[in-house]
Amino acid sequence: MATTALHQAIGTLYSHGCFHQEHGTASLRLVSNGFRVDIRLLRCESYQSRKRNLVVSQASTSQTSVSNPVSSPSKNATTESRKKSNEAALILIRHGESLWNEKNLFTGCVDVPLTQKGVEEAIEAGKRISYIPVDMIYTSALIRAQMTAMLAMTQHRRKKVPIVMHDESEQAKSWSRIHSEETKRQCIPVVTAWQLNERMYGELQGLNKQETADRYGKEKVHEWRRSYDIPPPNGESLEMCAERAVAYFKEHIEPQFVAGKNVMIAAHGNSLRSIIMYLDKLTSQEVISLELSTGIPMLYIFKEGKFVRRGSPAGPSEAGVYAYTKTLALYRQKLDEKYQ
Ligand SMILES: O=C(O)[C@@H](CO)OP(=O)(O)O
Repeated sequence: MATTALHQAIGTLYSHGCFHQEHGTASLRLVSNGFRVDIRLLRCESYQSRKRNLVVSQASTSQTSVSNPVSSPSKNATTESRKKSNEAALILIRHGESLWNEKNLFTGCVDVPLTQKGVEEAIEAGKRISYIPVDMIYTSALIRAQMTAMLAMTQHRRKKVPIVMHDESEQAKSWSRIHSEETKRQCIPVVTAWQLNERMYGELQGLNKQETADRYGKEKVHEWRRSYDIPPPNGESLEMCAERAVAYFKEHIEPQFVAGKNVMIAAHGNSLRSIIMYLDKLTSQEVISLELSTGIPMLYIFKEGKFVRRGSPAGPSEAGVYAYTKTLALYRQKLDEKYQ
């Protein structure tokens, strides 16, 4: 059975043209009879020599359960158009303003909620992406990212219900089971992952940014905040943050695009900077000047094994010509017809 699944997977990768890419990553996950089959083309030197990594491993229960409550999207028009175009959307949102952003404090992994302004930013972000399909949501384990994802989804035209997955124990999983297939189809699974958390800011957490600059010097603090490989005292550098955030993205999120799913990630300034660095192939010099505003959604399209940045949907009521592919325009039209 695993061999059949493996052959199907290879066939799908070939049909997506994934073995012919010079850059980028292609991966596919199939779950069959308790086996998880991961087929991955690595984005590295060996990629150019067409090195293929095949991993067949026993499925972990948490992996398989993530997709369990996902609606079978084959019933809606989006999937029909997706099948034709083989494209999927990726929305990245940095959380709205938090109470410590407002106070100008280093936050890192301290779990601080949104301010009223942050709540409004998240709702505004939701308006901007209200016509972009979302089948899966990933957030960090921190409340500011989770609030942002949930508030944004209150604005979505499709009106599916985001449901937080609880895979922390068999009991949590069983107690949160949904017993109606139709209801499951109207839900969007929300997966929370600590790997998407903000970089851990070490001994700077809770300190005022201006006072820290006054004490250690502006340049030193800028180096701690924006350099790629210099960590703040006892904290994570961007490079260290990327090791867990990008690894999580490659292992858990990328396979969703290959399966045709549209994904939203609500996370943080630095975990998203590291993911954008990977998606846009930025150098460690280029990433220094990458700044992300709170609550502004960014859109990528995954097509033929590559991520293409489409900018940010322009405004709450405008599609923004650059942001909409034909498939997205069709999705918007269907939503308008259905929910007018
Ligand atoms: O304090 C933090 O956790 C981050 C994000 O707010 O700050 P910085 O912009 O300095 O990386």
